Amino acid sequence: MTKQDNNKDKLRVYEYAKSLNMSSKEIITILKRIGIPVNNHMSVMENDAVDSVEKFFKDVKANAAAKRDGGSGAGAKPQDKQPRNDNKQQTVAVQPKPEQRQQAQVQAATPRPADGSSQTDRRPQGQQGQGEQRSSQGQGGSGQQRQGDRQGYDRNRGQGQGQSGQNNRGGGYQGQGGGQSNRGGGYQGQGQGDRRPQGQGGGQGYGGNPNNRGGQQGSSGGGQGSRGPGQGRPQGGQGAGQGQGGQGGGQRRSGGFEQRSGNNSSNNGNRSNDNNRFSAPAPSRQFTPPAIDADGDDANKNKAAKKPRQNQSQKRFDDNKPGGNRGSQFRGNSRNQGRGGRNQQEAPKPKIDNTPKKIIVRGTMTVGELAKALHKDASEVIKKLLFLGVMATINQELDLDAIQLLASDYGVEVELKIPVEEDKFEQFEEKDEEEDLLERPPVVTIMGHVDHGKTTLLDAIRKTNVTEGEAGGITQHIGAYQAETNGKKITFLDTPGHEAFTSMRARGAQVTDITIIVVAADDGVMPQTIEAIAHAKAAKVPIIVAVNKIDKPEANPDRIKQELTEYELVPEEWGGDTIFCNISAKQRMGLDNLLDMILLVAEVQEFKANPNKRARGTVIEAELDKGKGPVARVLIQHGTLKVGDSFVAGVCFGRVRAMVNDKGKRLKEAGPSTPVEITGLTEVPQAGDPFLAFEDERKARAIAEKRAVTLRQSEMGANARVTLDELYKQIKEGEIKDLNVIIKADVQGSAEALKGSLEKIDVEGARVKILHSGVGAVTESDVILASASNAIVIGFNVRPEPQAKNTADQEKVDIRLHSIIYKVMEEIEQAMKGLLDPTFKEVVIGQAEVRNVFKVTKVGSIAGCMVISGKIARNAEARLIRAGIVVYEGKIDSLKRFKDDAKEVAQGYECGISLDKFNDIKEGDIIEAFVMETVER
Ligand SMILES: Nc1nc2c(ncn2[C@@H]2O[C@H](COP(=O)(O)OP(=O)(O)OP(=O)(O)O)[C@@H](O)[C@H]2O)c(=O)[nH]1
Repeated sequence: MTKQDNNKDKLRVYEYAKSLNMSSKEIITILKRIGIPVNNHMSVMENDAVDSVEKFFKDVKANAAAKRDGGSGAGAKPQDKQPRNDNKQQTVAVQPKPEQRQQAQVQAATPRPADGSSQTDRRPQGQQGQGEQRSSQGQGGSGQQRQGDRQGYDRNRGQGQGQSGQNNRGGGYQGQGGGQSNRGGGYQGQGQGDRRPQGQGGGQGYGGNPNNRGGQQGSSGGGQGSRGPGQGRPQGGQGAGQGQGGQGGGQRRSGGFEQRSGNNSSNNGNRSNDNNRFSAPAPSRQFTPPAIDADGDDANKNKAAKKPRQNQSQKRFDDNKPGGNRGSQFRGNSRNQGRGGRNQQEAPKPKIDNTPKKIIVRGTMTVGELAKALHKDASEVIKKLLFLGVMATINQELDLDAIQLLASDYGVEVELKIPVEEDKFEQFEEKDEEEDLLERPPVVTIMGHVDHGKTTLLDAIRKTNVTEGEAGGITQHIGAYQAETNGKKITFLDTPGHEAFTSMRARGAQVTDITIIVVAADDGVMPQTIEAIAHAKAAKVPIIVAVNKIDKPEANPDRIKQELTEYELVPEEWGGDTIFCNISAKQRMGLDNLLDMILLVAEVQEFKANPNKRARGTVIEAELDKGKGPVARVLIQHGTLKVGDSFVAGVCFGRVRAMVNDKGKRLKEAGPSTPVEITGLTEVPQAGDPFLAFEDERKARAIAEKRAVTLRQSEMGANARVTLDELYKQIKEGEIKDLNVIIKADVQGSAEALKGSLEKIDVEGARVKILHSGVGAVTESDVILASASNAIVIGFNVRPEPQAKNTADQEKVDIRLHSIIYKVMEEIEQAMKGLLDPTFKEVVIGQAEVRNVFKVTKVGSIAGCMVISGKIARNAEARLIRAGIVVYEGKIDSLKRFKDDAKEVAQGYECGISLDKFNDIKEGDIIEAFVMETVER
């Protein structure tokens, strides 16, 4: 410190303070504390005052060191102390100026009582100097150095420091720091780091890396560095930096020295004190970082010396942490590590590549999500995107292409698992593995003409086969019930008539496996019988005919069989494949046989379902119960529904609160083909609504809401049903190829005549399919059938019933009313034409005569032509005619007017034509251009 004096005759407090990067007030406080009288910042500091202050710093530092040593003992290590020549050299190199040294020393000493760190920091120079000299300093020095290094690194980074270069630099810094730190130990290190805005600051932060470095290169430095931090500075980071510095050790000096020299370091030190300041990368005061590299050599030397330091430094750094900590501390700097570490010493820690081999993508992802999936920093991904020309933020959504591109860039495979749109769940059904499918009870619907005995039959089966197995069981109406025969269950939909059947089908729900058509043997085939057959056929459901009331004397089953042959229901004994069962619902005769036949058909059809998945089904009925609230009777068709399951039914959602079966028994779960009544809905769904269980109620609600929106939109939207007006368009769009027709006429004769005529309409590629023809007004049932089957209704001399009209409006079913057969034919025929695939005809648009032929390399033959008729168009097809013979037919490759491409060239103009893959063009040839035009039939 006397050196200071050398500089000036009189050293004033403020100057001294400044040299230490401290405030005058601080120095005054210290002076007062150690009993040296002082007035103000202008007071002169005698040598002994300076010595006293220095001593004070030393004491403080010594205390601090003692504490540390207590923990790590590093600093104390003689080895460390050996700082040796190397250190010295380094330091020396660094501190060319005596002043600096002084400063350094001061710094070293400084370890401000209060914050050792700050003090240290401040005394950059002093430290350095000390560092060099003192063995212990070695440690500290290293610490500092590291910082320096780091800073260097940082800068380097910014600057693009070479690793080696960095090291070197680091070294340089270290060198400086080294000196300092040794003394200051932790402080200095810190100080430097902090203060040095750039070099140091950065250095420190990074120093963290040191793990590697620390260990390696600069272990010594690292050690020191550690201390630096150890001193309590937040700057721990700096310490880290030092660690690196350590590596650079040798280098540092050189580098450090050169550029930074003690001064720098001091500066740094000063700054370093306040890590905070870091932010403001101090003008780096002189930190010309890079230069340092060169010094690498020195650094090496230092290294040796440093080793010991490392220990110390580490200890310090970590304070409580074991050597490993350093790493951690440094870590912060880790980035640097890579750099610092590389230093010669230890091989840089191999970077653990935890990039996944494959990621599963279920849709678009944000940059952040993708980065996470790839185990990368979002910033890295953003950077990559930048290189791809995309400015993205972490929350930016990436489409699948972008995701795949980025993933492939990382060599990561992308597995797409795009979930189907869950809100349209009725359109998608999970595919089950064959082995997961188990036999399930068939679901049977009973249909027939009024009073033919449907209800009686259902009741008979229920009473006979339901309560039988459930003695005392209370049966209740839940829209369906299960009967048991031969140990096998059969589910009957007991909704009378075919309303449920058809309305469900109109909603896209196919709940029925088998249809039983009841025909009273004493009455015969009646309109609704025929209608029922039409429905069943449209739904492609197997039919079993139950000839009922055979107990009646006037019953004539054979007549029924006979009549039904007209509807393609031919009994097996007559060579057909329709099962006929003679029964008496009232007398309960033939019921077992009927059930057996149902099971037989079921066996043939192999009705199966996977019970081990979430429940999926259809609402059979629903109502608002005064006591229970909304109640839905649901037929579970797949999976198993459990109490507590959340679900969506149509546009409603809920959570199964309670579940009862048709016997009134509470169930905890219900498997395939089981009808259940559930409570827990928020609203009342509609019959035919699809039902699906979801993992949670929140999701169910979201899906239901989405479905409600979609439903509203579709109601407002275009008509999806087939109409004659739209037929052509729909056909063109490939939506239909058959025109389904339902005929209702005033008399059977008209209906038959119309049916026969329509079926004879012969339009290529399309046909009329009569789904049902009957006599009477157009009923709601007709409309529903039309709706379910995407058919049109033709009314001949009849009108629709009011309800039918309403339903038709609602369901957007096209009803055509006529009174003249040929008008019907004409209308249908015209519409049918739209069903045909368009035909084309060739239209010649022009001819050109070849006047010259030019051979162009790599292009081929170009015909210099004169358009002699019409025009030649670039996108037309062409044929080459030679002496009346077509020698080529293909496309025009190019069409030019002079040197410019032409879209078309008209008659009387010259042009150049080349033909696609054809070069054998000769003068006198005729090139004929033609196009294919669509022709309406
Ligand atoms: N003799 C006799 N009468 C029967 C038989 N089955 C039903 N009936 C009677 O036929 C009448 C009509 O029977 P339902 O079961 O109501 O007929 P449905 O087809 O359900 O009638 P709708 O519900 O009006 O469509 C009732 O009086 C029954 O008692 C049977 O096998 N033999």
